[in-house]
Amino acid sequence: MTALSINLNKIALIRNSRDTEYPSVIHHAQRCIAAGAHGITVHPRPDQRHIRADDCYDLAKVLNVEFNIEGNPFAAAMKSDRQGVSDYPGFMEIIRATRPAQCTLVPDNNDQLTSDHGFDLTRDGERLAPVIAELKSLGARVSLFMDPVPEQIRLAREVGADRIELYTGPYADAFAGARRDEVLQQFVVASEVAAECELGLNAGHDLNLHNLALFKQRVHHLLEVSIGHAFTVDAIDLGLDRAIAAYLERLA
Ligand SMILES: CC(=O)[C@@H](O)[C@H](O)COP(=O)(O)O
Ligand SMILES: NCC(=O)COP(=O)(O)O
Repeated sequence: MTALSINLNKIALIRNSRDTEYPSVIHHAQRCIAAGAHGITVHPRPDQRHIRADDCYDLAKVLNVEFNIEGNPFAAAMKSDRQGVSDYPGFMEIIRATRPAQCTLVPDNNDQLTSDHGFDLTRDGERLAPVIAELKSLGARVSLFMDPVPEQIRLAREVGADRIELYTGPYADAFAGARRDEVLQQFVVASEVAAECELGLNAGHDLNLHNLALFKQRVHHLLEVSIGHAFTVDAIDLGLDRAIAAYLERLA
């Protein structure tokens, strides 16, 4: 079975567009779980443009499903620019306080619009290894956000990762074009390399109701997908329950 983890970043983005608590991240987490989601994912970025540290603390108190927190482990503390909003304490501080089931480490810098590449472990592997060890000592399963590059995936095992999350942006970009099968094959090969290295396999970024079924059909050993951006719009179009059901149907 491939688990569906719903990313709530965009619920928080809508909330932050006004000084209110509506929509509630907690309420939508509970609604997604009640509708059948297997997990909840959030990505607290240092500028807290959407998910804030306080959201992570609140979710950790109430979730009864897998909680996956994504972020750059080297992201330092940052002062909040909003009155009444706590400062961003640093990614590792959030993890120490919340102890999530899974941490997905992502090499984003603070001014990126969104996540758009995986780790270069030839450069970052040495300094990631002790971070991974600490996260595992906190009880977290550690996943590394990776491009579908075999030699990079082999290094993920060496630095102690439990899983990798394949960055599926390039697949989503190619999906409607002539290069779809060529790009998809890169992910098929990457999934086999991950299996050879005894790395669990997650995937995410720009997956949606159009491109998910083919990815699931062709990329084996897929343990989890995390989906937020497209899901949020689908929930508006279809209703939250029907949107969750539609994603689960494509993962069956
Ligand atoms: C790591 C990844 O691909 C996404 O989970 C990321 O959380 C998207 O971030 P935004 O929602 O800020 O675009
Ligand atoms: N790790 C991917 C994720 O959590 C959500 O990505 P997206 O569906 O918002 O692009």
